[in-house]
Amino acid sequence: MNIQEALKARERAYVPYSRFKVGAAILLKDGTIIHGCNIENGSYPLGNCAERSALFSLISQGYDPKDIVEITVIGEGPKPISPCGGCRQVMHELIPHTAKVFLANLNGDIKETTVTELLPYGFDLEEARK
Ligand SMILES: O=c1ccn([C@H]2C[C@H](O)[C@@H](CO)O2)c(=O)[nH]1
Ligand SMILES: [Zn+2]
Repeated sequence: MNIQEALKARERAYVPYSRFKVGAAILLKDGTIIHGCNIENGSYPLGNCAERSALFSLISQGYDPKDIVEITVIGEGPKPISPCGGCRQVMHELIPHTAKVFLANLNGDIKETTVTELLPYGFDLEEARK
């Protein structure tokens, strides 16, 4: 897992409304790390979570999401951060189901999971069209 990299991303969070900073770090097969932070907006629904920022950045930079080995997400709280439903769906589509997902808080609590565990029965357009 990449706690230090996720913490680095967390420091970049733009959260003037919630003041709740979240960071994500994605590790690729070749060792590349892609960072993501939550970015809020005065038009509240337009804010973006850290996980989605990282995934959208990865694709925007020309990397292949199939090369994702693991993702680490960190936020404050008494338990490891729990990704929102929207991010679970996006992670389900883009992150290989064999990849490791590490959820963490600032106290050193870490939960290891997978995208299918986070979103059982997630929507898959290709599957739906079969
Ligand atoms: O896994 C999570 C959970 C919450 N948030 C963000 C959304 C919002 O900006 C703030 C909570 O209000 O944290 C994330 O980025 N990732
Ligand atoms: Zn989210």
